Amino acid sequence: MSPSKLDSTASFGPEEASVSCSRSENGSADSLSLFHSEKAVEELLQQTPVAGMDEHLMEFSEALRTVAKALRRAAEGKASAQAEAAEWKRRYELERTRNIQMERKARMAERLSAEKKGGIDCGRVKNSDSQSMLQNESNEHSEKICMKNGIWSHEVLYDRESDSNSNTDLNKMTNKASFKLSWWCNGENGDQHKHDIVSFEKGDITTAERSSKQISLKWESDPQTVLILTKPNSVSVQILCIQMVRWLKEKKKLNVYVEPRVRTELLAESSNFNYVQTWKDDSEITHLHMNIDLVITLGGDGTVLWAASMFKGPVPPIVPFSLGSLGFMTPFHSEHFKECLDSVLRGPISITLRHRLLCRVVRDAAKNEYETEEPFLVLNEVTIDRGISSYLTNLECYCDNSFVTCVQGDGLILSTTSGSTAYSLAAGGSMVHPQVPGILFTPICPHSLSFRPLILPEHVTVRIAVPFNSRSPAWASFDGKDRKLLAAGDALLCSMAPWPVPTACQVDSTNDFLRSIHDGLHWNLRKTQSFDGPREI
Ligand SMILES: NC(=O)c1ccc[n+]([C@@H]2O[C@H](COP(=O)([O-])OP(=O)(O)OC[C@H]3O[C@@H](n4cnc5c(N)ncnc54)[C@H](O)[C@@H]3O)[C@@H](O)[C@H]2O)c1
Ligand SMILES: Nc1ncnc2c1ncn2[C@@H]1O[C@H](COP(=O)(O)OP(=O)(O)OP(=O)(O)O)[C@@H](O)[C@H]1O
Repeated sequence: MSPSKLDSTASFGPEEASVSCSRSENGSADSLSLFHSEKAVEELLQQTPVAGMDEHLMEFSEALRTVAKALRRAAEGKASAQAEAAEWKRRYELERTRNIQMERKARMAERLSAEKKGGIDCGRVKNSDSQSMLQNESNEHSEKICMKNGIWSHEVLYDRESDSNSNTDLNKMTNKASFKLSWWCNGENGDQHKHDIVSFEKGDITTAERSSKQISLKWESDPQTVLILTKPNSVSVQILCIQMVRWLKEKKKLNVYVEPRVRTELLAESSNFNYVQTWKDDSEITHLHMNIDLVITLGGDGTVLWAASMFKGPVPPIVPFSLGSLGFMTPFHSEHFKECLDSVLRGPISITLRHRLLCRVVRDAAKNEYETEEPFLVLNEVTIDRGISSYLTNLECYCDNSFVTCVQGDGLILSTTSGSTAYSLAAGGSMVHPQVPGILFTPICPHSLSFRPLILPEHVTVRIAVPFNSRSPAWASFDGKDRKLLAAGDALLCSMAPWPVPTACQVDSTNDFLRSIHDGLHWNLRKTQSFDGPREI
């Protein structure tokens, strides 16, 4: 190779050449780009024949080595600074949440004692002031008891006082039914929430009760408001919806909410349906969880995903009726809807708390990791793929700042355990019981023989970054929707969300899960071997 050849970019892809150029232009090198610059220098050195080179070439090669070293140090420095900043940010957010909660408690206690002095009726009350009063009282009560008994529906996740000022019609609706969650003990409906208890007595470490037991939901006051969500463009769904709305209103005396589209369909059927309520604009959807006691879905798994996506915070219990082709998350049969709903409204019911993932896109242009766009909550998975590009995706994956691997293939799926039977399964991931907390890390068509899927613990934050030397951008999609372009330098952060999706079970979590993989996938279906034939003596 002649010295002049060394200056050319012939041994590099065009993108690498352009990346180095843009980096020197903006002068602000990211740790990943630095890493790749170093890699590029190393590659260049390796490709340069040493024999027969003149002195200048040797000097040049030495200079490149020095540059490579400097780049590596800069990359390491930046990575550790980022990790430190992330840790401080996490501590700050924890502290802030704690302060908000303390303030809220103090305010509630004050208000409650003032109201108690005035003598209040603790029954089910109609106006919004009294409603929050009732909720506050239950909150105080629940805070005392939830330590012992489990999760309570009255956990207030943000300041309702300020919220009620901005709220619209939805606040004037009826109250939300109160319920209690408890963990089954020895197959019985127990009254105690058993945490993992780690004991360190006398140097011996033991764990006692496991927390992941079947969860049971018991209403403490009758549910009054039901939201029905339906799969669009299905005649069978429309017919069932009409029957269900009538039955819920006439026989159960419940308030019924539907989406604006469905209300129009119902009114086209009969003007008698004008009691059915809806919302006027999407901003009202953010307050739905405060008023809806129960969500009913009529459709397939996609309708359950749709229902979950409507609740960006806490989600009311969902009763999913199966009107799709598979139905991994839809255990209820529409033919028996009256019996099913009777038993759900009466309670107690077994529920599956389905974990969700909180996903945030961080742009290269952002000043820090926390300057993000609107986050997405997914019940199944977030997929990062190559979109319409015919190039391999190149994705750098980190788990809590530890480098995991580089995905070179069609893409990567970060899935919940509920989503383990969906796209992740098709890409070779394991099927996991939905109550197992964890994040599935499943590559899509990796161009390597040894890339097996992983399951990561629930507490980690996964970061998927598109490196600067990637030949094409990547695309992120959330439960198969809302595609977002990830350009070179952009990243996706993914961690467990604090708001799970409670779905009612036909029998219990395990029975429903096993039934769904047997019925839906014909899992391990094989004719039993006949008794007659050769035997071991
Ligand atoms: N190759 C694949 O298997 C593939 C490809 C793209 C998307 N998907 C899945 O489709 C989901 C979106 O579903 P949709 O209904 O809006 O789109 P859709 O109407 O295209 O349905 C996709 C299929 O996935 C099934 N599905 C959805 N969630 C499931 C789950 N948790 N367990 C088992 N099966 C499940 C649905 O029942 C449906 O049959 C995505 O979240 C993704 O998991 C799968
Ligand atoms: N209320 C809704 N509004 C808008 N879109 C919806 C609604 N409910 C469901 N969808 C969308 O309709 C699509 C199909 O829904 P769903 O999966 O429930 O039915 P299906 O495809 O017939 O069932 P299966 O997936 O079991 O074959 C999904 O992509 C889902 O996001």
